[in-house]
Amino acid sequence: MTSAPTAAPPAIVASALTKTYGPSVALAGIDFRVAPGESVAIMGASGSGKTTLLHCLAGIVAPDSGSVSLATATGPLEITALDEAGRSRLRREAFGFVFQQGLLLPELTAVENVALPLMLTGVDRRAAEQTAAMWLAALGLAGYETRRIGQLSGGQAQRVAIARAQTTGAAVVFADEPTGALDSQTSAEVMDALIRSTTERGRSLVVVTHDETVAARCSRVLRLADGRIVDEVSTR
Ligand SMILES: Nc1ncnc2c1ncn2[C@@H]1O[C@H](COP(=O)(O)OP(=O)(O)OP(=O)(O)O)[C@@H](O)[C@H]1O
Repeated sequence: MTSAPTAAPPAIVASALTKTYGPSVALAGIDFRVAPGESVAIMGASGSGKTTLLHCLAGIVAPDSGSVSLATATGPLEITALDEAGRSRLRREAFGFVFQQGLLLPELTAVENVALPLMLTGVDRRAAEQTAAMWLAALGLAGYETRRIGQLSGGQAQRVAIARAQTTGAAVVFADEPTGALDSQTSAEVMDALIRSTTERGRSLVVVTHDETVAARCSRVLRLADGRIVDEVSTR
């Protein structure tokens, strides 16, 4: 008798990542892993390689050498071995993204913005908007479904961006300065919403930030300098 397969926990493992841009060494050999349910902050001075690391982990940029693999229910999937079409599909289906300016579509309503990634994976509009409304409610935005993005505050718009990153059930959410445009009170609220909505479901969060108070809310903080990890602290 065969037992039912157990789903492998989603996690990313990166080994010996390097990336140069002409004379600039962005990544000089980085080993990184993120466990399910973990939130990791990546800090470091401007130019230390934070965004490049995030982009290599998420399959946006191909490293010059090294590997990145995503644990899936059917075993590890080597992201660095995929072609651009494969990486693009993985980004749509397995990853969620939150950027400093939410990159929401201003001509769409909140619920349409959040439903869009699901519709791109083939879910019909009605079902996608139902899921989107559920995520908006989970992020404290019930009643805001039909507002256009320009009719929301910065913090509300960022929560729409977080809802959008969650709808496809992303294994890993990547965030690059997600609170960079917000005041400190709103930043704390948005960060808590981002961490809670991601890690409560056993998903992983990787966030690039310059803000120590944002980083302190994560379960681990990495510091980069000149493309290397120079410090790593678990906060709990
Ligand atoms: N597309 C690119 N073309 C050329 N050089 C690049 C490119 N992207 C990054 N770099 C260089 O790689 C290095 C690391 O850049 P990266 O954006 O990863 O740093 P960062 O730590 O995220 O910086 P910041 O905090 O200023 O956003 C820098 O020297 C940068 O100039």
